[in-house]
Amino acid sequence: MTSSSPNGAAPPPPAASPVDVQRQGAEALDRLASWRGTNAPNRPATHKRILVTGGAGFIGSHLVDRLMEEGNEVICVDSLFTGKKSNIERWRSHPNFEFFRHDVIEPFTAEVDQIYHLACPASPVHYKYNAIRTLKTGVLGTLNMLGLAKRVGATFLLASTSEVYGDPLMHPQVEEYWGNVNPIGVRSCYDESKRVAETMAFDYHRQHGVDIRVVRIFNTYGPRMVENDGRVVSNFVGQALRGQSLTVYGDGSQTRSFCYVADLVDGIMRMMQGNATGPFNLGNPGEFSMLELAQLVKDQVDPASPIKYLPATPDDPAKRKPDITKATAHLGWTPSVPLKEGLTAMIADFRARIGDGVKAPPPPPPPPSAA
Ligand SMILES: O=c1ccn([C@@H]2O[C@H](COP(=O)(O)OP(=O)(O)O[C@H]3OC[C@@H](O)[C@H](O)[C@H]3O)[C@@H](O)[C@H]2O)c(=O)[nH]1
Repeated sequence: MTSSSPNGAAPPPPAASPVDVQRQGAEALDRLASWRGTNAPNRPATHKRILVTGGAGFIGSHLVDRLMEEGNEVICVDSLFTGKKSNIERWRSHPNFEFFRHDVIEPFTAEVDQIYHLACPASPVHYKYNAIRTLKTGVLGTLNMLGLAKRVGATFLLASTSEVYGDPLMHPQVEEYWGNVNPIGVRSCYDESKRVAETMAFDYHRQHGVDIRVVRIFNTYGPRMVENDGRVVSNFVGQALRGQSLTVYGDGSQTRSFCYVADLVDGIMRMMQGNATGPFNLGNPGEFSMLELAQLVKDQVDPASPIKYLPATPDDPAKRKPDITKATAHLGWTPSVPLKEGLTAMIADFRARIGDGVKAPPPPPPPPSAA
């Protein structure tokens, strides 16, 4: 005989015991685990659903191009603080592509297989402009994306930076070097938040088994850099084309290693496809002083461009050069584009966008006199 409630309705099901709840949770997790890495029936097994944060930015948009060309489904998330819609314009109406104007400081959810987490202003001028926001992007943005990776079982790649080494006391920099960062300096909003981002990635890996990849990106240049983003290569090229003086901060003896964007994107994708967590340095080991770089730009644009010396910026690293032994050994990656050649491509792109020898527009004619 079945019992009924006082009003005749069917009785509520018996409350699940804590043991049942635990078992149901475990079963749900098992089901989730069995879905991970599998594809919807209508999607070719080789194609993936991929989230790219910062996908409308300089490096992000080149990565989106490669992922789309391979036939993947790409979700591009970008706040457009430094990214540009024009960088992803060619994919806007493609059925495999979706764009969301969204700041990763706020949570974002999507069922994806892979997350390339690139979102963050990268030019020192941009990241210092709103230091608190840079910190939130590096910390909260990465936390949100790691949470998503954990929930949906996605592989998570963090775009970290050579700036985690600060003003390095070891040269060239190997991944085991812990760095020399001023924790209270004007650059630390970027350096320290990327260091915390690495910490969080490894803690999510250790504690929750999230499949992570961490790359430390050294100075990168190429087409689509914002012409006035304040970074040295874009500044020099833009200045030379406009017939302005090339601004050298300090005495110009500080060094950097410049990697062409196509090489870098190739390294990032190899990292995702491989199975090493890293961190691995990705950069071109060729090392140049800023005066040498200025000369290379002058040689290709205008040998008569003058140089203007300006004060050095605080905490500016004196030298930087990646040791890429690990990336080469584990990913079979070495950059192939020499600086001179990469500059030629970048100069052509800047020329197409800003013209050549563009001078300040002439002042407007005086208003007609009332007389
Ligand atoms: O007009 C300029 C701009 C910059 N510089 C100098 O050129 C050097 C490189 O400066 P950039 O601003 O291009 O880049 P930084 O190396 O300081 O930082 C970069 O490091 C690696 C990446 O993660 C980031 O994109 C960025 O933070 C610095 O010594 C800077 O003082 C100039 O001499 N003139």
